[in-house]
Amino acid sequence: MAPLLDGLAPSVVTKALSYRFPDSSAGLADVNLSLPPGSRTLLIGANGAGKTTLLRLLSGKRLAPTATVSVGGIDPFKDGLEGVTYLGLEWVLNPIVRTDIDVPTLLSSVGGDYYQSRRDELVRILDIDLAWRMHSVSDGERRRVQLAMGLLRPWRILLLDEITVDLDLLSRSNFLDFLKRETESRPCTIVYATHILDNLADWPTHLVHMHLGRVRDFGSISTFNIGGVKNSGNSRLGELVLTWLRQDLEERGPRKIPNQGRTYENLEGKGGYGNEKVP
Ligand SMILES: Nc1ncnc2c1ncn2[C@@H]1O[C@H](COP(=O)(O)OP(=O)(O)OP(=O)(O)O)[C@@H](O)[C@H]1O
Repeated sequence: MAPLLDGLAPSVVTKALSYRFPDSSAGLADVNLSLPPGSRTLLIGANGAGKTTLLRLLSGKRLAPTATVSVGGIDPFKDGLEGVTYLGLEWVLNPIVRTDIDVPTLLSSVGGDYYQSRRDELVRILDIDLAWRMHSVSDGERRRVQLAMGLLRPWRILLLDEITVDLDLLSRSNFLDFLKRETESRPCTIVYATHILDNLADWPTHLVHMHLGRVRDFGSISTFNIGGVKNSGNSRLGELVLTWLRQDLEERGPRKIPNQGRTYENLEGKGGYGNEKVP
């Protein structure tokens, strides 16, 4: 595995990237992108536009033609990449998160004892109850635990293929804020394919609009005249629902750590929720 350059966020570059599926049908055609280090890109497009195909090529899960894909200067398929986290449908369908298993064990299994402060931050941000057992949680609760698992290791590039559909508006908003902070506080880059644009206006640094395997529009967010687009009232509805959910959460109060008097509030940096030893 080739490590990404230390200390630098990876750029994502595709040059004349065209791709055919094994059955020879067209996947992508002449995709040219240059996403700068530390950027947060939204990948937009109708069903079948080619978003997943592009993300899989960027992650190295599919073989792109030589010299058409470069992540932090490295060909992800040829050289393999450390520090790439690709969260998509296959990952979501992993059956382990439907078994009768507790949350601390799951988080431990993906490095939670090593990355204690990230683990505790994710538990708090995603409002996870450590007393949950995974066979008896709701879909959204399960997704929140999965996200904590997937994001725990400090990735350098995150490729997200719409995996927030089950999250309520507030959890999603907190999750997106967390991702934004990540790109602002350490060297990392995010590409996020989504159909859900609620409360995303201030999130992306770049937009990519795909259609039928091609890039129709691409650029920094400032190059798109978003202020000039007619406001249908949808964002105001989103703001209203966010307010409701914040009030609901306040009414419920902070979650308590099982068998401890403490809550998750301000847990970070105070020894974590367990008694585990950090190597
Ligand atoms: N393995 C495959 N073989 C042949 N065609 C495929 C294969 N996988 C996807 N396609 C086709 O490629 C096109 C792009 O699919 P892709 O999954 O990249 O779209 P998408 O933009 O992610 O769509 P969605 O928003 O529905 O997730 C679709 O028309 C799809 O039918």
